[in-house]
Amino acid sequence: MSVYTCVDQSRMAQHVALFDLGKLESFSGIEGGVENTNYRVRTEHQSLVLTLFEHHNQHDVQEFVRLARFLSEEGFRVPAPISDRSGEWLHEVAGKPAILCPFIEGNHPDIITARHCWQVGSTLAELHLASRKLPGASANPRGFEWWKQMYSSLAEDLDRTDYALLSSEMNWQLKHRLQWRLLPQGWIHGDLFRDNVLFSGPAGSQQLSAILDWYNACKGVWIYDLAVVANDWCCNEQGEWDDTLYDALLAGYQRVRRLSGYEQQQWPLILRGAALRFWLSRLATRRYQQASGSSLVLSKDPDEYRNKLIHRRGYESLRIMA
Ligand SMILES: Nc1ncnc2c1ncn2[C@@H]1O[C@H](COP(=O)(O)OP(=O)(O)O)[C@@H](O)[C@H]1O
Ligand SMILES: N[C@@H](CCOP(=O)(O)O)C(=O)O
Repeated sequence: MSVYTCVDQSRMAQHVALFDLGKLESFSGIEGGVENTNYRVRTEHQSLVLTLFEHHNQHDVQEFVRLARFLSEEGFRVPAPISDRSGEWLHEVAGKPAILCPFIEGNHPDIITARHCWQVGSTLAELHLASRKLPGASANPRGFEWWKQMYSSLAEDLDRTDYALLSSEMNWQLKHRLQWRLLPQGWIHGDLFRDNVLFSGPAGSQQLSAILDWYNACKGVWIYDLAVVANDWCCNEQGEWDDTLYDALLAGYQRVRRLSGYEQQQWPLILRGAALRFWLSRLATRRYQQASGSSLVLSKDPDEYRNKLIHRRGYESLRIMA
C-alpha cells in the first residue's frame, strides 16, 4: 500500500467540510499506486478518492489535471476533481497539493484478455484524437532530458553489467532522437499501466469503466503511449509477447487511428524507449522509497523493465497487425 503522507481524522473531516458532501463517514489508505498518497473517502452523500501529490507542486497539478478535466467534459470515463463550495478544486492537505475525485466502481483484472487489450487500444486512440482540441500540452518531465539526468546519477545504484546496458541504450536512443521528433505527437496519458485502468461487469464481458492517474499526462509521441501499454499489458515479466494480447491491442488502436508506415517502422525503437523510461523511473522510485523510509509503500521491481528492455533490444523490426 502506498501511503506516504498520513492524514488524521480531524484533518480529513475539516477538508471534507469544504465540500457539499455531507459528513465524513470513513476513510482508509488505498492499496496500489506508487507515486502519490490515495485515500478512499466515504461521506454521507458520496464515495471519493483523495489524492495527495507527493512530488508535484500546485502548478504541476493544475497543468496535468487539465487534460483529465477536459476529457471528462468530453464524456470520457475519467475521474476529474470536484470543486468545493467556492468553486476551488485544488487544495492543500498536510502540506501537499490535494484533489478529491469521485470514486469509480471497477477493478483491475487479474487475468488480461484480448477483450481488455482491444478496449484499451481503441480508447487510447480515441483519447489521442479527442485531446487535439485542447491546446498547450507541456513537455514530458520524464522525457529524454530526464533520462539523461537519471543516467548520470545511477552509476552507484547499478552493477557494471546493468550500467553498461543502460549506457548502450542511452547512446542508441541519442542517435535516434530525430526519428522520435518526426512521429505524430499530441497529448499522451504517459502511464497507462493495468493498474491505471478499471473494468466492470461480469468476467468475459467486462467493459472499461475508467482511465485513472493522469499525473504523467503531457505532450508526447502517440505511439510511445501505445508502447507503454504494450510493454505492460501484452507480455510477461521477461518481455516475451503474448501474440493474442498484442494483436488485440494494435487492432483496437488501429480501429480508431491507423498507424502510418513511418510509425510502424519506428515502433521497435519506441518500444525500447518506453521500456527504458520505466526502468529508470522504477530505480528512481526505489531510491525515493528507501530514503523516505515509508512503511506503507508498494514497490515495483525495476528489474522487470530491465528485462523488457533487453528483450526489446533483440528486435530490429516487429510485425504490426492491420
Ligand atoms: N477515482 C478513482 N476511483 C476508483 N479507484 C481509484 C480512483 N483513483 C484511484 N483509485 C485507485 O487507487 C489506485 C492508485 O491510484 P493512482 O492514481 O494510480 O496512484 P499513483 O499515482 O500513486 O500510482 C488505483 O490503482 C485505483 O485502484
Ligand atoms: N506505472 C509505473 C509507475 C508510474 O511511473 P512514475 O514515473 O510516475 O513513477 C510503473 O509501473 O513503474
